[in-house]
Amino acid sequence: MNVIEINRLTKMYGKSRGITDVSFSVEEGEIFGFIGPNGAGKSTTIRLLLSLIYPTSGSATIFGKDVVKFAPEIKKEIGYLPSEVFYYDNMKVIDLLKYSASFYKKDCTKRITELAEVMELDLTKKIDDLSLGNKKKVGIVQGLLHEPKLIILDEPTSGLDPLMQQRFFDLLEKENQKGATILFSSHILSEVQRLCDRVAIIKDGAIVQVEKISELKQNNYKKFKIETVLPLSGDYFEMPGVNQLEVKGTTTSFIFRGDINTVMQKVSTVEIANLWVEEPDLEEIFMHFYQREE
Ligand SMILES: Nc1ncnc2c1ncn2[C@@H]1O[C@H](COP(=O)(O)OP(=O)(O)OP(=O)(O)O)[C@@H](O)[C@H]1O
Repeated sequence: MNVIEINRLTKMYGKSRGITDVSFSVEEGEIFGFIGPNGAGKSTTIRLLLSLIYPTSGSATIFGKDVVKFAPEIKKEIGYLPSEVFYYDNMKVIDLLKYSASFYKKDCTKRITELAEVMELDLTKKIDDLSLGNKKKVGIVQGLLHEPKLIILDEPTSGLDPLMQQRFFDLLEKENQKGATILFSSHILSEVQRLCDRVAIIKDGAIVQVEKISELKQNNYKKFKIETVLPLSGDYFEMPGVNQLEVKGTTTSFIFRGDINTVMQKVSTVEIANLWVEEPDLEEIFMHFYQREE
């Protein structure tokens, strides 16, 4: 079953583009990554899902229900962490969290204490006195305190130190094991590689690719670095499947996707000093998606 289904969602901010024709779905129980550079349209998509803004065209459903028509009902089952958190600074952390919990028909007191302990958040402090990272933790606890079936996180780790990021990821994995579906946006690719089952890649407001992390990595991408005895012309390895071609003196490097024999045939016609063929990391594979249309 799909927990989220997005169907040709478009959002224009006046004349400027938010997102265009975005479609993808997130299955129940998945940890789904939403990846793209700044301004690509991640927050816009997420805000549309939460009905904080409304689409210009297209539609989306969560738990099979239209996100605009059933917004209040759906929101009770969602934990949302916005990319930027704003609070009434004068409140104490515990008061804010109790206030948030009052919107749900369950006692969240124990859960708040547990989450605060894991995230090392001092509940007695005034929000005003918290650092940016600690404010982020308040948002995390706020998003998870009602044990939502769907967790939507917009750039959740910005501001958290590496130890807290780790704690937070462990927390998300636990929630996922208990049955929560998770959608989270990021421009940090290594996060996605570790945590997610599938990813959607967004660029300039449009989805470039939706793929399983395991398939992305097994997609026969190879990273070539070739050192030749004599310098090659800049376009010697320009051929279908070659990306990010770089020639520096006698060293040529590129990412290749396709039948490796075609590269090897070209390699065999020049005198080689050294050759490396490696698995590219996800960052390098994503660069390919980012650059494809340029
Ligand atoms: N309220 C707004 N008014 C006008 N344009 C907007 C508004 N919000 C977003 N945009 C534009 O929509 C596009 C997508 O922005 P969005 O914030 O969704 O991207 P993002 O992928 O979340 O990036 P970031 O990681 O920087 O938040 C950008 O070009 C942005 O300038």
